[in-house]
Amino acid sequence: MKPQNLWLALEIGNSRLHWGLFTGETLTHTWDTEHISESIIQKLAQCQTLDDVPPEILPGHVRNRQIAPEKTPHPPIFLASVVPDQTAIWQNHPHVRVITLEQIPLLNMYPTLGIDRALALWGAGKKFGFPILVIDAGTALTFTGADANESLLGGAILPGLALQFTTLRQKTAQLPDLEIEIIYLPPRFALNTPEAIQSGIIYTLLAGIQDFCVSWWRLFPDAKIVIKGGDRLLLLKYLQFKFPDIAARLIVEANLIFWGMLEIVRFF
Ligand SMILES: Nc1ncnc2c1ncn2[C@@H]1O[C@H](COP(=O)(O)OP(=O)(O)O)[C@@H](O)[C@H]1O
Ligand SMILES: CC(C)(COP(=O)(O)O)[C@@H](O)C(=O)NCCC(=O)O
Ligand SMILES: [K+]
Repeated sequence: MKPQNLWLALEIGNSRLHWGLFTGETLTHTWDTEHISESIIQKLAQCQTLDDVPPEILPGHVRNRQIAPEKTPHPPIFLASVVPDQTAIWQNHPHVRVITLEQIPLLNMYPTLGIDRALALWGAGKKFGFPILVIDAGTALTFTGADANESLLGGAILPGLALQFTTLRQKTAQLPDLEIEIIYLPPRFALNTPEAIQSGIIYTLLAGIQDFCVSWWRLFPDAKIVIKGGDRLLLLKYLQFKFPDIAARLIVEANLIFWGMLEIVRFF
C-alpha cells in the first residue's frame, strides 16, 4: 500500500456498516451507514470515481469535507463482515476484497471466530500491546482476549445493550419499548416498569463487565483493556458512576477494526 493510495475499509456488523477512508496508513474519515441493498451496490459497481459513489454509501456530510481531489479513481474496498447475506451481495463487486481469518496472524483462532473480533483484537494488540482484552459493545457484547504470545485466549458473547431491551419487549406481552439513552443510573430497586427494566439490564451488564475486567487483570495484572462499539460511550458513562476505578483504566477506541485491517492491508 503506497503512502498516497486511497482505500476504503468496510466493516459489516449486525446493526450497520462502519466505513473508514484511508490515505495510505492515515485514517482520514469514518462514518456509519445502514445495511445496503443489492441495487445500490450495483450502482457502486459502475462508479469510475469517488465522486460517483451513491449517497447511501458516501453521505453528504462526508463528501462535503472534500475527501479527495475531483475524479479520484474508485478506491479498493477491503471488507470484513459478520453478516453472510451482506457479504454475499458485496463480494462480487469489482473493487471489493474480502478479508478472512486466514489473513490475520493471531494464533489459536477457531474457525467460526467472528472476523470483527479477530481484527479488533489484532488492531488493539498492535496499537496498545499484547496481552490485550477487547470489549465490543455492539449488537452483541463480546469480550475477546489475547496473551503475550499474540495467541487468542478466548472470550465471551452476550446480547448487547439495545438487544437486551429489544428481546425483552419482543418476547413478553406487557413490557414496553424504552429509550435507552438515559444518562444517569436508574434506581436499583425500581417501583415502575421502565426503571425496573433499566435497572435489571444495566446493573447486570455493569456487574458482568466488572467481573470480566477483574478476571482479566487477575490473569494479566498490567494488561490493557480496550472498549469499542456503538454503546461504548454510554457504557463507559455508567461504569464511571458504578465502577470508577475500572472506567479509569479502560481505553476507548472506536476504530480498532480499521487498525486491524491496516495491519493486513499494509502488505498488499
Ligand atoms: N445510529 C445508530 N444506529 C444503530 N445503533 C446505534 C446507533 N447509535 C448508537 N447505536 C448503538 O450501537 C449499538 C450497535 O453497535 P455497533 O457497534 O454499531 O454494532 P454492529 O457493529 O454490531 O453493527 C446498538 O446497540 C445501539 O444501541
Ligand atoms: C459475536 C458477533 C455476533 C458480534 O457481532 P456484532 O455484534 O459486532 O455485529 C460476531 O462476531 C459473530 O458472528 N461471531 C461468530 C462467533 C464467534 O465469534 O465465536
Ligand atoms: K462489531
